[in-house]
Amino acid sequence: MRDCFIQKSDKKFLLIKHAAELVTCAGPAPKAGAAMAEMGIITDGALLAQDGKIIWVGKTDELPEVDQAQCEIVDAAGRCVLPGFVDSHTHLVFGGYRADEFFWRLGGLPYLEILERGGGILNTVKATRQATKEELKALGRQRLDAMLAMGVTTVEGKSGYGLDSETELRQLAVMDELNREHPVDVVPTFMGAHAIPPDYKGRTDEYVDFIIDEVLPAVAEQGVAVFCDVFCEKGIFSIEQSRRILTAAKALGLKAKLHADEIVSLGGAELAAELGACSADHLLQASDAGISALGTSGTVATILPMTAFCLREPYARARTMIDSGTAVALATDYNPGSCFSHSIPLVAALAATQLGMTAAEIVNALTINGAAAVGAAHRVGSLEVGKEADLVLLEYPSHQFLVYHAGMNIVSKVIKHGKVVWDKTC
Ligand SMILES: N=CN[C@@H](CCC(=O)O)C(=O)O
Ligand SMILES: [Fe+3]
Ligand SMILES: [Zn+2]
Repeated sequence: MRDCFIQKSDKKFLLIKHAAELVTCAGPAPKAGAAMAEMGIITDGALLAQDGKIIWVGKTDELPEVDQAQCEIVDAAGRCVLPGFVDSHTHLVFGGYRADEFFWRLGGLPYLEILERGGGILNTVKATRQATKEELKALGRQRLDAMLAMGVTTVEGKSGYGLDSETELRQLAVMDELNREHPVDVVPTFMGAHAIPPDYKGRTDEYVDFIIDEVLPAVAEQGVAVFCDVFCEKGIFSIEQSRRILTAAKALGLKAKLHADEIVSLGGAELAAELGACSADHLLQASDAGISALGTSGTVATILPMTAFCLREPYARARTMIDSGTAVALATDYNPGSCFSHSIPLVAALAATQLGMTAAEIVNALTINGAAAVGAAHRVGSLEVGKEADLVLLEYPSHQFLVYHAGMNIVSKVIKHGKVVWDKTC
């Protein structure tokens, strides 16, 4: 690990003061519709944390008395302070790369056709099955380091590049260990239903039975996943197959997520709402009925604009979603196929220029609503008393720079659980 990641302070308190803007994102979570415009900005803001938890937030000149000798003091003058980013949709543990495929797609070959021909996700499955746990873990650690440097303090990660018990459990075990060892919190999702493995080709129902009867119970017994996700898509898993898997997962205590209406409008958004899923993700082709179902059910709509950008597909209708009262989260979808990028700055820039989201909506979508999408909004995602002191300092005085400084990483410091874990000047 580079020096920048090493925590040197052993102080009991963290004291941030004189933040040009302290953006709290406080309030009930997730923020839906018009509430996404509210960021709770405190100018000349300050924050006090004790043993990693926030104990006070307010104006610098109203700071309570505290023994400064016991504080790690961060002067945030000229800086914007935000909650740590929550990247609520990634596939970060995988072996191999698929650079060729990116260029085939630019040449006109569709994403689903590459998969149908045995490439795409199935290529990553081959490489991931061959990788040892140590190899996967080393790759995962490097990726988490790079995410942390962009201000990510909590990340969701999916299995789904094993499609057999052994490799799926290996991916989840890697995430579990990384979660314990790395400053970034990793929320693990079981996604055995990501594609149909070659030995089950043409027998999707039997593969669904295998997931339900053999893999899911092992995942639940080992306690290595919080969520279960399914790639509900034409030619992959149907609505009915997705419903069966997620219903079985919920019965075993896992929470539901769904890759919904990414390439074809199948009714995935409606299914996510019906199942009370924590989030429905992608949604490029979500119907009007699907969007209104999400608004009613309180399911977070997780939008992944870099995937649309890389696949050259039309963007999800985030504006319609927010205007009709839905809670929208933004995430990277970091994976080796459809979106090989963990760039929070590019997500923010695309959200503003292509999705028509305001800077305030983008900030909430990357923090408190991302936290809600991974079932962690009671712990992270906003700067409120009782929550983890997970925060990001920008090099600039306003949250607007996150969008305006297009595609640039302007994070100057990252604080996790009250400790500085990354500093650009190191
Ligand atoms: N769409 C399905 N799953 C991933 C892509 C995985 C891959 O291509 O390796 C996604 O979210 O975009
Ligand atoms: Fe994805
Ligand atoms: Zn995904």
